[in-house]
This record gives sequence, structure tokens and C-alpha cells, in this order.
Amino acid sequence: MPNPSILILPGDGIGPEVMTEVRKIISWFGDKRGLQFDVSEDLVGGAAYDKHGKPLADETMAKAQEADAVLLGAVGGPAYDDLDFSVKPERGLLRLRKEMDLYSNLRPAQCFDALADFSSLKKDIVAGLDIMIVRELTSGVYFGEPRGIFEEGNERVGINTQRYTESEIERAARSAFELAMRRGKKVCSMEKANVMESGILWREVVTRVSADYPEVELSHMYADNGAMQLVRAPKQFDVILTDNLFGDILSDCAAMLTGSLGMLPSASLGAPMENGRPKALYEPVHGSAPDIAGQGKANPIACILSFAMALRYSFDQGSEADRLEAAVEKVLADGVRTADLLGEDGVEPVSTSQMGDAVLAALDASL
Ligand SMILES: NC(=O)c1ccc[n+]([C@@H]2O[C@H](COP(=O)([O-])OP(=O)(O)OC[C@H]3O[C@@H](n4cnc5c(N)ncnc54)[C@H](O)[C@@H]3O)[C@@H](O)[C@H]2O)c1
Ligand SMILES: CC(C)[C@H](C(=O)O)[C@@H](O)C(=O)O
Ligand SMILES: [Mg+2]
Repeated sequence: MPNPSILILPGDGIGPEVMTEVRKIISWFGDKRGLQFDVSEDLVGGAAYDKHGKPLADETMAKAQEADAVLLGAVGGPAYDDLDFSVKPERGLLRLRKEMDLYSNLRPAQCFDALADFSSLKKDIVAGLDIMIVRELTSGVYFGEPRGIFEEGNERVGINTQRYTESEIERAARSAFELAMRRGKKVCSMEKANVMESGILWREVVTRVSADYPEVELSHMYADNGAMQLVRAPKQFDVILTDNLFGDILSDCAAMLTGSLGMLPSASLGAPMENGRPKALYEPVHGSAPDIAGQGKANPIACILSFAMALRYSFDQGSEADRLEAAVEKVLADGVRTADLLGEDGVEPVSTSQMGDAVLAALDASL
């Protein structure tokens, strides 16, 4: 049996910085746990644009389709802000998601005890928080037609279209219910059925799918109320199911409950491949963080925890994923902090690579 393959796409800004730490962790699992992976690396986003004139080369797309898992850092940055929309770095990521058909984006927001004091919210509101946002990732307003900037009379009009088919809603809903069965058995579906037809259909289809999961309690919430509830009383949620755009926004919001955007990992999953593994891409929820790029300040934990999700969802290594998550938890409990996890209390932050090394030391201690 060949080793499972991982394609690493570090991308732009802090992407390569946090990915360097993940590469150390991958090597650790090879050396110490006998989990060997065939790791290759390629370009995405602005880095790919600089070389190929487009944010994702066709050969890279083909490699991603073949890989057992893709790990991505982040794309984008001010150097590329004025590019034509068709070649913007973000389009490289959207192409990966669309062509790999990664319809189910899992964005877990967990508040580690050591960070409960640091969250934007009061400690008792976030302590023990463990929610899962399931964001539909291949449709909705990100991809609907018509789209573009058109002339209309004597002015221009920018158009994007929110469009969902029943089958697109159904498969995202099923993945949320399946997850809920293994968690707290609650799904809260968020849309705006009060003002959008796509929301009305969303609500109908999710309700229909829920009949196949009688053990799971389904509730519906308008997404604006959902955003408010997420910061008012986030522990009322178990699995939140929502569309592509609402999911993007709600997950950044959830990130801050955990202490920092630098903490939130994600898994984007599609249908099973021939070998039974789902098509999968793992990436932190954060972006390329141009304000801190190149300074060794980035928190690599979101990217490290994304690899933990790869161990769990692509490689059937749930207990090794637990080991890695426990190592991160220990490091935080020991008080190790990158700058994003610090207040004004004078504690010295560690660098990106020191944080990676601390996780490696905690992994060693776990043996
Ligand atoms: N998946 C992705 O690749 C992705 C996601 C979001 C944004 N982006 C792109 O990234 C670029 C910058 O976007 P933005 O500034 O709105 O969002 P961002 O997520 O890059 O940064 C937002 C804020 O969070 C901080 N931050 C983010 N990740 C951090 C980390 N790991 N450690 C410490 N601090 C961290 C940043 O310093 C910044 O202050 C844009 O081009 C955007 O399109 C890409
Ligand atoms: C970079 C961008 C395409 C992306 C999105 O909007 O989905 C990002 O914000 C995310 O959260 O993954
Ligand atoms: Mg986002």
C-alpha cells in the first residue's frame, strides 16, 4: 500500500509561516507514530499568480484532485487587491472548493479552558464551548449566475445571485445531521427565510431531511438572530447548519468566542473517492493576515488543528487527532501564547516557530 498523499499549498502572507509548523508536526507523526505520508507542495493564490499569471495552475488543480488530502495555508493580500477579479488569489481557493466539490465545510469552534478568560465574551459564556458550524461551500451567492458588473442605463450595476438547488441543500444538511448524531444531537439551521426564497427552500429541505434523523432535534433561526445568539449564548448550539455566505461570516464570529481567529481550523469535505476517503481540503479559517505577515507573529494553532482534522476525517486516525489536540491544549494550559492570545499584561509572546516547537514538545511528552 502506498503512503497516503498530502498536497500542501502554503499560499500567501502568513500561510507559509503557519504551514512550516504543520510540516514539523507531520514529520513528528512519521518519526514517532509511524504515520508516513507522501508530502508534496505547490503554489496557490498570489504565489501562483506570480509564477503562472493565474491563482491556481491546471497542474496544481489536477494534483489536488489526486491527493488524499490537501492542506492550505491562506491566500490573498494587498499586493493583489487591484488585480482583475478573474485572477485574484481568492479565486484559486474557490476553484479548488468548486472543482473538488467540497460541499461540506466543517468549522468547529472550541474554547480551550486556558483561553476562556481571554475570549471577547465573559468566561462563563464561553467556558467549555464546543460547537460545529457546517457551512455549505460550493454554491449560494459565491457561485450563482448571473454575476458580474454590468452597464444599466447610465450607471453600472454589480450582481451576484443567491441560488440553491434542493440537492445542494440536502447533501449539506445530511452532513450536518450525521455530525450531530455523533455529537450533541442538535442542529440549528440558519437562513433568512423571512426575506429570501432560497431561505424558504432551505428551510423546507432541511426539515424534510430531518425526518431521517428522528434522534436529532432540529431548530431554525434567521441568520441575523443567529449572529446575535452566537455572541449572547453560544453554548445553546451544537451543530449550526448554514449557507456559504452566512457560514463565512458566522464562523469568523465564532472564532472570536474561542479567543482568536488564529485558533479556528476547518475541513472541507466532498464525496468519497474510490479509496473510501472523502475528497478533502483542510485550512485555517483565517486569511493571510497582511498586517502581521513576515514578522513571525502568526498563531499556527488553527493550521495545526486543521491537520488534526485531516488525521480524523481523511486518515481514520481519531486517537492521533486527539493526541494532537491534547498537545495544543497542554501548551495553552502551560501559558504559551502567541501575540494574538495576549492582553496588555506584559507577558512575552512566543513566535510562530516557538509555538510549533512547544506543540512538538507536548507531543513528545504524550508518548
Ligand atoms: N481561507 C483564506 O485563504 C482566507 C480567509 C480569509 C481571508 N483571506 C484573505 O486574506 C487577506 C486578508 O484578509 P483579512 O485581513 O480580512 O482577514 P485575516 O483573517 O487575514 O486577518 C484578520 C485579522 O486577524 C488576524 N489574524 C488572522 N490570522 C491570524 C493568526 N493565525 N495569528 C494571529 N493573528 C491572525 C490578522 O492579523 C488580522 O488582524 C484578504 O486578501 C482576504 O481575502 C483568505
Ligand atoms: C478567501 C475567501 C474566498 C474565503 C471565503 O470567503 O470563503 C475566506 O473568507 C474563508 O473564510 O475561507
Ligand atoms: Mg472567511
